[in-house]
Amino acid sequence: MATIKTMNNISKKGLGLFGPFYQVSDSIENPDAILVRSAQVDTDNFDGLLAVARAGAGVNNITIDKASAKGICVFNTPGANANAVAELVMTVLGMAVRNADKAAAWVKGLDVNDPDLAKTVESGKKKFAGMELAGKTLGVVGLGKIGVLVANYARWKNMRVIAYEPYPNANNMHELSNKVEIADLDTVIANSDFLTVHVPFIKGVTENLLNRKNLAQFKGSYIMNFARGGIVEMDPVNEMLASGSLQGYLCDFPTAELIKNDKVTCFPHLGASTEEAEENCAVMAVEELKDYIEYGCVRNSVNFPALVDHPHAGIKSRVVVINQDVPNMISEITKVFGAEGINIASFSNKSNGKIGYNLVDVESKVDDSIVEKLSKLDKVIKVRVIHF
Ligand SMILES: NC(=O)c1ccc[n+]([C@@H]2O[C@H](COP(=O)([O-])OP(=O)(O)OC[C@H]3O[C@@H](n4cnc5c(N)ncnc54)[C@H](O)[C@@H]3O)[C@@H](O)[C@H]2O)c1
Ligand SMILES: O=C(O)[C@H](O)COP(=O)(O)O
Repeated sequence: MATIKTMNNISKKGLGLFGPFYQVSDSIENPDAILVRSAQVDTDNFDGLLAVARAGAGVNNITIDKASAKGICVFNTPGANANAVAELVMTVLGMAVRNADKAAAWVKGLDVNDPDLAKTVESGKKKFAGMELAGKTLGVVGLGKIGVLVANYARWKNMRVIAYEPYPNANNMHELSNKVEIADLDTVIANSDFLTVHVPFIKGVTENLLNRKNLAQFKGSYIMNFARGGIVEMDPVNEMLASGSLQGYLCDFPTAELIKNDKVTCFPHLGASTEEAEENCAVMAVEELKDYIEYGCVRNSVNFPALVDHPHAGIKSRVVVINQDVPNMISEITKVFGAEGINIASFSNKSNGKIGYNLVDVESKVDDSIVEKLSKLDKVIKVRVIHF
């Protein structure tokens, strides 16, 4: 029986994939794994934790470094909620440039008993005249799963799109419209009518990626942040809004100050909250956790190297060894098996510069004492045996 602690509401479609071998509850104290959305997870608070799956993209709510130090694998679900965010970004931008929310609110406030209602409506509409997206330039910062979709949707609306991406991923680039122009960050900022940011929040790295210095070059009308609050420095944005050089700030991360500002439209961290995205994320996260717990396979981890290698039919034990990524570990690990007279049927290893990950398959039931012997090796972080 494996235990899974849920720390947010997770779609039933995903939870339903855990079979009878799993106990799933939000009240388990020391679970084998955690399934979470945006709740804070300090992995040091859980003894014996094997893994954390983030049903979503951003993992800044999880203590990744602490997890790595203890051999805890952290997963996310790349792309599973990207369309939800991209559609919201384009919807919100479309509403902003047409003053659609303000205009609709004005109509709702009209006196329905006004005998000249139709006239009032017609004469009032000029207050809400807007502009079109077609022909304008959208700057996209970050061409990951969401940034690529936003860029493509903007192209379909006949916008010019310029984008910045320092670490282009081949799969993402293949999805990108070939009409999207790639440029450095300053060029993107300086040439955009609207700017949208889609990078992860990484303290000291993407923190204030849009800041006083580079935003000084922005001549456009709207900045959108549906990524994370800390990515955009707020003091210059507030000053630009106050001076009128910026028409609006559209974001998914409200603060007291933002809510009070009439030129800011805030949403309640709504980007991924569609039935489809919640299901996609939960299904992917549960599949990742099950494959890890049952077979030690790693896909979509943010701190472990990918290694998907299911055991063949004759395998009775799989020993999972997690070590710091230093030279000579494979030889040290295999020596322990040799000294115990255990024949290794298959050995898979992957490393990512920080973590070395090994799956050692044996055609007999190994004694759990191998765990103790392997754990004593210098630089080994965690060992477990999966019996079949
Ligand atoms: N509002 C919401 O509900 C919501 C939903 C999903 C994701 N998000 C946020 O959006 C972010 C992006 O999501 P995604 O699915 O596109 O992730 P992703 O990993 O597919 O894309 C992120 C992109 O940012 C790039 N990047 C990394 N460091 C960078 C840097 N220093 N400068 C510029 N680009 C950098 C990466 O190379 C990658 O291409 C998430 O990390 C999360 O914080 C918010
Ligand atoms: O990073 C993400 O995936 C989003 O911020 C979504 O967060 P949520 O799952 O709490 O809605």
